[in-house]
Amino acid sequence: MPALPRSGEFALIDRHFRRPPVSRNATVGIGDDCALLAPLPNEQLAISTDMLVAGRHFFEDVDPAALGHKALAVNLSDLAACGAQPLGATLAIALPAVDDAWLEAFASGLFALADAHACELVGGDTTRGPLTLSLTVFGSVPPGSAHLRSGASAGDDIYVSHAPLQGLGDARLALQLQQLARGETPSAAATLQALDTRLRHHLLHMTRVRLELPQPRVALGLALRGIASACADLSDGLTGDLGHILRASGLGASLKALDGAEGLLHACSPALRTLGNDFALDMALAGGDDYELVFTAPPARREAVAAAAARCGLCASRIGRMEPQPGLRWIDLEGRQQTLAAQAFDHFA
Ligand SMILES: Nc1ncnc2c1ncn2[C@@H]1O[C@H](COP(=O)(O)OP(=O)(O)O)[C@@H](O)[C@H]1O
Ligand SMILES: Cc1ncc(C[n+]2csc(CCOP(=O)(O)OP(=O)(O)O)c2C)c(N)n1
Ligand SMILES: [Mg+2]
Repeated sequence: MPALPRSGEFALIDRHFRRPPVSRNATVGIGDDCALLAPLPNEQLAISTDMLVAGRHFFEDVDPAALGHKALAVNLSDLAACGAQPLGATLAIALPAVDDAWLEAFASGLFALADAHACELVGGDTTRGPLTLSLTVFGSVPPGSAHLRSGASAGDDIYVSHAPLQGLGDARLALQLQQLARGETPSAAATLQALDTRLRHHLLHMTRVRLELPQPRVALGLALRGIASACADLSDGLTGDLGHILRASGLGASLKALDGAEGLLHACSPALRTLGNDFALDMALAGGDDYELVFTAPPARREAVAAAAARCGLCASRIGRMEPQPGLRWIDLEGRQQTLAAQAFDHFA
């Protein structure tokens, strides 16, 4: 008997999103009413959802392979923050029209990152509408091992992750350079407009991978199990995301610009620092789209933190300390103390 023909929507799913199983995590994947995931024995499921909307989270004309990567990366970044091992993901996608070349590139970027983390695409939903991607990721973590935002203690060190020669604020710089080139007026427009066009191009070249191809710090999240006392990923910007840890832990913190081996300037890239240390620190504090981990650990665990980061080929820059007094204090490059207001990305501010 000939197979029933597949209509547009289901043929699209078959063409671009249905693949042979790549792991044993899912016993039923794409094609049924529900996927069936097999959680690891005696572990808890870690679940997180992040949505990306065209024009709000990404430029509509961005490279579709990079978009596929980023849509999954920002979700895996939440599993990384919790210290969970990825198991699988679902993808809900609204498309204005069917563009097979675009979908093929999008799926290639998404599956390359999914395969790198053995995170199987087990289902989703497809509809016509303004370009929107909503992914849910499922991970596994032993009971009691997940890093929560509420676990920090006064006296704990505060760290941010980053790759060597990359850092916080790079993604924000890349975003603002592109906004400027598109005729928008981002917050740093005046500084950026004063730069030579070739320097602007060079800086965008150096930083746009941080905006478009963030690397979720899954391995570091796992390596920090039993070491970090609290952790969050950096999506909205350091002051805002660290603020979640302060609130949840009922504490305050002091951050330092630079003090020997300590300070946020250690987490700024050489590219960003060519624009001046004060500018770099502003970009790093308000950030956005960094997808690094901000975490706390007791001072007795400094060597363990450094070893965990080194095993992952990353740096963990120590940027400050948790304190009993509420609020976020900032010790600037001249050693002056200031109070920092959260200047994080907020969809409804
Ligand atoms: N529409 C919603 N319904 C229920 N919970 C939500 C909704 N939006 C966000 N949350 C929850 O609120 C918390 C904060 O969300 P969010 O800032 O998006 O987290 P993150 O920065 O880790 O992605 C999370 O626990 C998230 O699951
Ligand atoms: C075209 C475009 N405009 C603006 C931004 C900046 N931006 C958009 S959303 C966002 C914060 C992160 O998104 P959110 O939905 O808050 O992620 P969550 O905190 O839920 O993980 C930032 C910095 C961008 N990446 N692209
Ligand atoms: Mg979210």
